[in-house]
Amino acid sequence: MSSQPSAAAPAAEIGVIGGSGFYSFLDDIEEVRVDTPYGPPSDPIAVGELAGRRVAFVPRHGRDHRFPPHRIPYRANLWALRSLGVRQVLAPSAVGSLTPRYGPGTLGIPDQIVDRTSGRDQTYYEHGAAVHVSFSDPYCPAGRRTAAGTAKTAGWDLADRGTLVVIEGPRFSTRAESQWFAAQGWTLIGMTGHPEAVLARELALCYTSLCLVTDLDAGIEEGEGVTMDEVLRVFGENIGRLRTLVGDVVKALPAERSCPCPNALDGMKLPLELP
Ligand SMILES: CSC[C@H]1O[C@H](OP(=O)(O)O)[C@H](O)[C@@H]1O
Ligand SMILES: Nc1ncnc2[nH]cnc12
Repeated sequence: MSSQPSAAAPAAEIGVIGGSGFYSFLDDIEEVRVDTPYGPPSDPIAVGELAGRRVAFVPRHGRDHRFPPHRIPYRANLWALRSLGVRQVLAPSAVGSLTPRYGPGTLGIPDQIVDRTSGRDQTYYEHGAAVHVSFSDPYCPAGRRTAAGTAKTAGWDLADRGTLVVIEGPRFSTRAESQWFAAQGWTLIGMTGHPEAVLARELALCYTSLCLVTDLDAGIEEGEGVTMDEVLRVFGENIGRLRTLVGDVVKALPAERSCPCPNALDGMKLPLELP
């Protein structure tokens, strides 16, 4: 099994991983089938260009949303992006809000993550040597800064920091769970931010989460509680401006990385060769 794209595959520097409702990006693309030691990614990778920046896109659930959050091939997606040359990843995602301060349509750029998932493959380093990456600051500071500045300029309601709690799903939270998460001071809730962020760190990639709030989670809102239809409807209402924002962030990302992310694996004995 090959872990590299063919020699003819187009290269990209920036990766975008689309979430629920975000199944395509860029018009003029070339589709690349990349196999990886972890199986195929969610879909062929779409490679194109935006304002001179080469971009690779993959929808994490697949373009027909066939992968539920606990079955997404997270390792294959990030490995495939890196094997095309990607070093900076933008990760749009639909999330719930755990505070009435952030209503539907708010953009959250979390700076912390709490993992409440279970049983997901969350590391590349399983045999041959122990690798323990630092994860105190799970997101790329330069990517977050760029995204926040771009969103502010574009007039978004913005939460430029916050803690994203990632639940196992696929069910939504009970009211009691949701109230408990909120009581911890956590502000956003989703199902895919982990292990995506840590796998990116294990590949020394920059990773920035762009969270579109689609709903107030069950503990915050009176009434029925959140539904998948509500999430997809609100996401659909915002997808145009979110696509524009992601494009603007792509254009604004620094070409040279001066953040700590490229050094995430310095001094470590890696049991496998990164693509
Ligand atoms: C479509 S309802 C719940 C679903 O939406 C979010 O997906 P993503 O993070 O990929 O935008 C959430 O994490 C769940 O997977
Ligand atoms: N309330 C919520 N809980 C978990 N994941 C979500 N994705 C969108 N809204 C969500």
